[in-house]
Amino acid sequence: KMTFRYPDVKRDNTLIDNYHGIAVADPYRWLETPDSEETIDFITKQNAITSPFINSCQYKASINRQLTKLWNYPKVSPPYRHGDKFYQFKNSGLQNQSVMYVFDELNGEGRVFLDPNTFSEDGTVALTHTSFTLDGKTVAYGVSESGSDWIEIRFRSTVTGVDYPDILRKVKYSFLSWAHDHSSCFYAAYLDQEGRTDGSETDSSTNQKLYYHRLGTLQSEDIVVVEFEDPEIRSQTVVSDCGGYLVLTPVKGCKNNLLYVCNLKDTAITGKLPVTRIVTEFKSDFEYIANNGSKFIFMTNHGAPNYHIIEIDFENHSEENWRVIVPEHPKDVLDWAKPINTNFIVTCYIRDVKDTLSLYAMNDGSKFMEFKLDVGSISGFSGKREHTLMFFGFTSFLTPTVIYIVDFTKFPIKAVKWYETVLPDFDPSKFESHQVFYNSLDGTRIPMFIVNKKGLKLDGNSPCLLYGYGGFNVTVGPTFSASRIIFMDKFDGIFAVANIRGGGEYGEKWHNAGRFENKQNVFDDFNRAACYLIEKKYTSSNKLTIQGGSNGGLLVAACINQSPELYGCALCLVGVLDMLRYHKFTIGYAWKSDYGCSDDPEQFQYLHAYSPLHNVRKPIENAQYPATLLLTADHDDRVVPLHSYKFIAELQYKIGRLYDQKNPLLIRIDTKSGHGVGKPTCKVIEEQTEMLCFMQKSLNLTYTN
Ligand SMILES: O=C(NCC(=O)N1CCC[C@H]1C(=O)O)OCc1ccccc1
Repeated sequence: KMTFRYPDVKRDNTLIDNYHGIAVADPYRWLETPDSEETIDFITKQNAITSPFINSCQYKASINRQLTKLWNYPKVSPPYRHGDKFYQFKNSGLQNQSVMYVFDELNGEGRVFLDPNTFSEDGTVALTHTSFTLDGKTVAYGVSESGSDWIEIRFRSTVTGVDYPDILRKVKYSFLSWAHDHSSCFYAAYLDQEGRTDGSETDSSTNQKLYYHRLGTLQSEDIVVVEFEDPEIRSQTVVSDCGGYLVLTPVKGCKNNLLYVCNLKDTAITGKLPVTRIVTEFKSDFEYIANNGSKFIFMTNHGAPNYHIIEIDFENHSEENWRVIVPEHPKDVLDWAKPINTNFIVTCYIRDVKDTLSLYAMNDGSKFMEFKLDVGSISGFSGKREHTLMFFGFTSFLTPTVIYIVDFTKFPIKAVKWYETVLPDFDPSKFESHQVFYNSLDGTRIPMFIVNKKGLKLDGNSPCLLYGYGGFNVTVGPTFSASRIIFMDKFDGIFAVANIRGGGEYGEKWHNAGRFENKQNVFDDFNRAACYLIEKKYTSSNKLTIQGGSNGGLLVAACINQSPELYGCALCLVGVLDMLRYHKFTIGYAWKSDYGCSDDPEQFQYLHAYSPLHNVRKPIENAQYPATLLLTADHDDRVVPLHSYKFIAELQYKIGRLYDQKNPLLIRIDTKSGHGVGKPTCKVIEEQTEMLCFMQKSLNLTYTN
């Protein structure tokens, strides 16, 4: 295999930090300055060795053509009703951004309402949020550039299709909620943040404030209605369905929130809002579902790690008066719950990583029915409390989205197929998927989905792509992916998803088992998934690729540090890789709720023990690191690219020059691109193509077109 001449990268051995008496070097600290000459030079030199390697894949053009062809199928959202019209997001197949259509009748001819593809030539400006007034006459929409989390909010009349002059800037990590006067709204922003706010900056965004905006006025006239002493608290606000209350669920990290409420009925908004504090400690999650007057219904894990539905009467809100409506299920996890058809609650429960959809009576929590679904995930929902129609999307490994409609005016109540995605060149009957359970290091049973072409020979010779995430209460359910189909179809590959701890698959206990000092469980679970696939002869180490993004990038990087010889290839996307400094940039401080923080002596100990940047070590004799590709982008302000810059520099320095290291250690740095949200189709296809090429080249995979 080709050995690499990696770029000479400055290593500043004078930079030593002191963490609670322990000296820790940080030789690539200078890479934390995104727009310095030397960082820009670093980026250029790294891309200059990565591109030729990827382009040397002889099948690149064919892979790109096959992937583009398979990708080119119509993608649609469920229809959403606002006022007397329906709206639907559609992508004809290869459009860079989905287009928002409006329909006067549900099955009538739609027309373009808002086409984000007109916002830029290269498709890098995305529509990331929409929020309609109750009467449906105005929509607020959020626009993001180059994949940044920063959004600009604009307003469009659904009557004329023309924008209002209002623009709200410096909005991030926000939810826009309309008052029921259809002309004023609440949103959160960082108006005091200095310097660049285009997503290429790394500054920490703190002191988010809640503002009140009246349509037709300037943002400079907006009123600060709520702010917090603690700079790390974000607002998270919703106006109740009845319009009478503002429900605030302030959040500090990515877990647990407070619960405040403000009575809007007889409140003239001229300044800070008088809020009633219902929950004043960060101990549980609360999510608003509905209310009947002062009786509010929430989904919460308060006293229920698998979540349940409770009622709190705001007129009598002390905890002993809280009432359970839908009790916690002993095994299944309540993922979300919404009001529908006035007196029903529709729920999505996760049962062994498969979604189920049910209806409960709002008044007494009795279960009314469960919809019959295949193995898969609910991938979208549309319907409001006062509606008698609801829609939901369903998807699985071998099923691109199917949309179902439920009409509550017809009996018996059932889900009817309303739209089915048809792929011209894809025959799902050629493939199969199944779920296995394997033992992790400590004996915990871990679920894993395995998907492959039928007729697979279990001789250990199949290439395998193993995916994981493992954090933040996120459940990785079955979803459809064109690039994974290409991998299975054209490379005879096996695709596997390990539902490792830290996720939400089995509720709060599963999440807690992968947090703080338990984080090593996550890496062990993933390592054991790889061992299972090898022991059962699905694959072998030199045919095995592990892939993960963001927190999943941390997973991949920690695993190649801990067991480099177990994997043949590693794809680490937008990874969190410097665990001692992650909290200093953009929204990183919010992740302390999963990781802890190096400012704390005990938490420093376990963070330092697995932090990818700080644990790159020479493998055992004759062993080497897998072929490793880090991927990041210059406008990723969720996980700033400096993580990947520093880690690849450390890998190339410590490992890249070892005699036994024949596998490449590379990084792909994209421009006008971010963490993933809003990425244009052309960039997504290019990135997926290049990852498949990296795997093919690194593992010398057979490709049959
Ligand atoms: O930071 C997160 N979420 C956690 C997150 O994005 N993480 C957590 C670790 C790295 C990265 C990831 O895994 O995607 O969300 C911030 C946010 C965005 C939009 C609206 C409200 C709040």
